[in-house]
Amino acid sequence: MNLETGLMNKVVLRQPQVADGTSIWRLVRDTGVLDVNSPYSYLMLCKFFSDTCVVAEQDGQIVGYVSAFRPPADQQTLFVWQVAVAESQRGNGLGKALLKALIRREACKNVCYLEATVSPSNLSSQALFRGFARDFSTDCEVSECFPAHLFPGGTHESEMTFRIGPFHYQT
Ligand SMILES: CC(=O)NCC[C@H](N)C(=O)O
Repeated sequence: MNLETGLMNKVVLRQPQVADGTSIWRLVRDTGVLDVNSPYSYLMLCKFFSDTCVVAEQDGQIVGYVSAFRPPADQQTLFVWQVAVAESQRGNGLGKALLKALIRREACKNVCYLEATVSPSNLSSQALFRGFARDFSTDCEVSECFPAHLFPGGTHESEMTFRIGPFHYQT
């Protein structure tokens, strides 16, 4: 899928490959707000979870990334782990485009809910998910998922679950 951006440089949305692992790790690190997981974890996601992950590529650079999976105990839900958008792409709808590309995948067929956790200070991510729910004319319920005290060192905010759905499929 090609997306025209304000700069008219095509942004291509595609499944990640293991060769994208380090670029994704750098993109997540450079956001300055996401938890930077091990480089290994991004290689693992690209290898085993590529059906429910998506990257945005522009001029050979990874400028956007969403990792997700369908929890084994709740296959009707797509759990979105991380959404990362490069500084250069902020404000042009790339995050929402990545989510919409993902939810349209065959691997997400019959998904009824999308869930993600967002920290209280991450207002842009909160706006992204609330806007996504609005675009699908469905609900967005917020509840506590991981209280701050569950994280070591006392430096991590709580994580709130944004549960979007149900998605109304055309029968
Ligand atoms: C949707 C999203 O990016 N959530 C982030 C969860 C967590 N703080 C992380 O960075 O993995």
